[in-house]
Amino acid sequence: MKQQIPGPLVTIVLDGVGEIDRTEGNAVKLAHAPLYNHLRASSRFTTLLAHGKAVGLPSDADMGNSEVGHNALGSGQIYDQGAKLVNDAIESGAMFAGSVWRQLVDRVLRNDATLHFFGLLSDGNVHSHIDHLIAMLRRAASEGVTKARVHALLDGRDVGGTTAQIYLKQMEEVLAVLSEQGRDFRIASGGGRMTITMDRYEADWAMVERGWNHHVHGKGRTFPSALEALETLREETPGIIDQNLPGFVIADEQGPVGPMRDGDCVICFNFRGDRAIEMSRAFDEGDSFTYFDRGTKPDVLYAGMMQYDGDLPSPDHYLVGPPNITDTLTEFLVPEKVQMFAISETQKYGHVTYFWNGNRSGKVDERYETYMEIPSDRVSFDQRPWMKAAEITDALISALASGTYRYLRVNYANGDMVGHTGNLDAAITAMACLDIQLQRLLAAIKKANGVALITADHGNCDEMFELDKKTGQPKRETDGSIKPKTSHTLNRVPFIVYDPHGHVKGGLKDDPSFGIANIAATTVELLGFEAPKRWCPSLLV
Ligand SMILES: O=C(O)[C@@H](CO)OP(=O)(O)O
Ligand SMILES: [Mn+2]
Ligand SMILES: [Mn+2]
Repeated sequence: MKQQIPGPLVTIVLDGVGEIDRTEGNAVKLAHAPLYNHLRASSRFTTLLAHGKAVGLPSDADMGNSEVGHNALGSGQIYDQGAKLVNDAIESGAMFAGSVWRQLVDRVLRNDATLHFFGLLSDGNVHSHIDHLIAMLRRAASEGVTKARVHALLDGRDVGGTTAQIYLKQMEEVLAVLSEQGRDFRIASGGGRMTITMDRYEADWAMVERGWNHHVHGKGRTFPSALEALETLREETPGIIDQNLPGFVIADEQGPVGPMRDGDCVICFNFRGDRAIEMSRAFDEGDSFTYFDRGTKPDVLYAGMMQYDGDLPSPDHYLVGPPNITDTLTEFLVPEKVQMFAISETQKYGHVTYFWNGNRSGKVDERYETYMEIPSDRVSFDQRPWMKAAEITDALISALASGTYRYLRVNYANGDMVGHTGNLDAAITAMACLDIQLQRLLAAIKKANGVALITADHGNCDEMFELDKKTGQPKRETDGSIKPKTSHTLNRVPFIVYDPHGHVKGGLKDDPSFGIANIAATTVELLGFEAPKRWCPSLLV
């Protein structure tokens, strides 16, 4: 129902805070969070889908993630996303018929050179899928490529915390088969995704530099094989989860097996953009690149699985076209001259700007948009579970007090970033910290005569234990301790309307098929507009 609230409207995204009845291992329920519990008990509380097909992923077995979640939140629509687009391009053969694939393979054949692949080696399907890599390796072999190298980033964040051996073994088997008939396909380097290569939003370029030295120059601690590297590195740091493992280089008697050379080609097989952009820039950019010293940069042709940033644009070459997200919430509100404010800390800043606006890094219109980034700490977030929630709240309170903005949006990273560490105690603290900041923020919204919509982009800290699918009980390590879960969840997410002055008319529709893509229409209705027909319908009765 179209209605116009008199004060500001604030969308609060509690990143990684899902909803499930189970209390065990659920930081949301275990935390001292009196305000959040009070809000959940209100009549304008419901839960929404935030995973699988409801956010454009191939199947309902796919957990949600920030990219697809914020795309859905910010566009009010469901688009086929990277994972689905790549599956389709491989299945239909369109990827291999495309000009970029041809250029890459032809160049390798012409130069008698090596085809390199780097990316996240798992079936997490958030940034990548190992099946995509395997399909490309097989195709390259069938087209005559004789030398390929895989630079394998270990996951432990979108899949079980210590599962790297599963994917490494699978990869070694595939490479061994492909290496028959005179081919030479091998793993050349690797490391934990939170240690090398996969930084995002320029939070820590040193990660990318470490990745560059391992993958490109073959510089790093050497091991005879990736599985031996994994075993040794785990022994050296008991309890370490895969995402935090240091980098490694594979070497034989002649030295590192896969430094990149002039004439080679390189494919990043991640489909998701945020953590692929910095490395893409390191490959593509000329002397203007100043983030770290790349040493002698080999003359390689580089391609991404997808275009990771449509505005830079980056990379120059990519295999699959991006989803073309149009008619976003911001594009709708700009012509209506609605002043907007968007804020988060570095780790989620691009989520609430770039992903929110349909993968656009520039503003739609400077005159109506203010963005604010609070620099994130550079630590493992179980060491600082409060993160920058207080500083973000300070800035939001000022923005509300200024009276300038009619629509504000914020992402609090705590539930997700602390959830990914697998540390339940820290996640409980994260939720308690969030509750205190929500108390401050909602008081300011009340003072400004406003309304808040509180939601999440997907679950994470709502399930901090790995559960046995059959018994539903927590899985145990060999020493009897509970196995921590570091990945997102498949759970629904909260949707709460905070309306202290009773401005909002009507209740919430009760439709279990509604997801987070239904929030945009709700937002514009509360701002006094009719939502575009192509958006998912509003949640207001
Ligand atoms: O950290 C990340 O890159 C992903 C998990 O792979 O999390 P999110 O989607 O919440 O950003
Ligand atoms: Mn998220
Ligand atoms: Mn996450």
